[in-house]
Amino acid sequence: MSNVLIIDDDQQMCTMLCDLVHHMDHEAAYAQTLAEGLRLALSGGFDVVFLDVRMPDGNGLEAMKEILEIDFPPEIIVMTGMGDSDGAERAIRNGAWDYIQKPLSPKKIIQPLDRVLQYRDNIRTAARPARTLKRAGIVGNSHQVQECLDTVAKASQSLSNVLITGETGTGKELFARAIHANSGRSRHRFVVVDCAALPETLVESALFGHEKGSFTGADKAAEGLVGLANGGTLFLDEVGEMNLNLQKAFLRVLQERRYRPVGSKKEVESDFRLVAATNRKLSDMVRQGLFREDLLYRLNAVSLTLPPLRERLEDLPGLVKQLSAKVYGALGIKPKGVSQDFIAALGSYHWPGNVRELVNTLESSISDAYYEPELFSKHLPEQIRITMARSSVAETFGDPGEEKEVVSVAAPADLPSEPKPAADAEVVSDLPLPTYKAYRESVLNKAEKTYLQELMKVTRGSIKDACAISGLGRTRLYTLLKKHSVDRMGWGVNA
Ligand SMILES: Nc1ncnc2c1ncn2[C@@H]1O[C@H](COP(=O)(O)OP(=O)(O)OP(=O)(O)O)[C@@H](O)[C@H]1O
Repeated sequence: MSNVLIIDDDQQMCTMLCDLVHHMDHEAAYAQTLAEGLRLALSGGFDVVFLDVRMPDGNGLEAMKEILEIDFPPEIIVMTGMGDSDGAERAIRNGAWDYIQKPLSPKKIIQPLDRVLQYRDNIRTAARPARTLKRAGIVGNSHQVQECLDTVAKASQSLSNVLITGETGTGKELFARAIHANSGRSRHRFVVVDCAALPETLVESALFGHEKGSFTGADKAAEGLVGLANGGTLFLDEVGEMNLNLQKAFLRVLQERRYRPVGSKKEVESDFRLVAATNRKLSDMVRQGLFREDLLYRLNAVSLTLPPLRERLEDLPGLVKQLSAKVYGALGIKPKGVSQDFIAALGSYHWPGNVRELVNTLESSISDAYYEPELFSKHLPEQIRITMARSSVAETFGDPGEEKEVVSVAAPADLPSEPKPAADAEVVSDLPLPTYKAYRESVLNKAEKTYLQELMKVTRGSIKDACAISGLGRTRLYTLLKKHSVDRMGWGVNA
């Protein structure tokens, strides 16, 4: 996969070229001013730049020298006006790979792009030293995870905006952190903006900061999240929850990397790298008029789609091993064995809440097996066991002609797979009683989750009704739903 930058002031041209590049399975970003195009190109990581000659803020040919001076510069394909033979000659003299004459057609673009990318592939494999990627806590060796890690490696070497999509709990924030940790910005901040939890009345001040006295309660000036991300990475989580006004304001910040704090007369700059994440289908939201198409194009220069856990069950043993080690550490207890029965049961569940649900499941199973040396399927939370039982009954009595894919999942090699012959009484006396805090937390967690599931069932996922019944504020409710992987979409609500 390669990265292509389009510098052209014509919005339609940019989206047409981006679509074409995406269609060829490469990533594309665009800029509509020369200044922004230069900034992106100089940040590195692009293989090809399509450069228009006539830009509103200068002549494209004059920017070529600067672009070609960076380490491992991209190849430049100049787009000249009809019959501009001087422009074509200057382009080649200045070091362009090729030039194409407008008006453009897909054929005119695909051929030179294919050739230049083939050339780049050759020199990349010959010249680039392999880099070791910091996994930053990402567990999994399935080919799906490997492909995602390849994209992380690529994205961390460029400044392009990245859009991470995937179901809830698939690790979007974890992968965003990995991009930051592997980038040249890792010594600066990674700032998280949870767009679902931004309080509507204070959204501008939270993002852009404010001057002293700019509103009641602003007794001192404060920097916003965008300013805090200067030099680092800004992570827009749940970007699909941004309202249209905020989308408009944010688009401008993305284009100019400048913004005005509330109550201030001056604009300030912030040089941040943007990573956004969502579990919603933004292209559908664009069609429904709920998300700006131009913002989607900006966000989606590099796209990373995380696979649901049910599609990479071979990662389960590794995940169980690493995630449960954290639980044992937090509880201060000895690691337990993991039976084949436990792993096989995990493998037969569909994991709507993905890895977050697995983390919660392990915490709950370990608490349940507190005095026992090994985890079995009977230690799984009741809700999961009921779902598994229902689906196995449905399979038994379902369509006999329907073939079901059988997934077998092996237990981790270094975890004992057979129960140890130990008398229960001996085991009980060996293990310490949990601390009051740990015990209380595990009970409270279970109670909170049950309540939220009931709440979503009763209100059919309506946040408004759920707030009215529970007395919780929207922000708190969203935070709790996320914490317990309770998906409001599962209860009949419209997306
Ligand atoms: N591949 C993985 N390896 C290890 N832990 C993971 C992996 N994927 C997710 N996790 C863990 O699962 C939990 C949820 O991850 P994260 O918050 O990144 O998901 P998300 O996709 O951003 O969720 P949401 O859409 O609900 O915000 C975290 O505890 C994270 O550490």
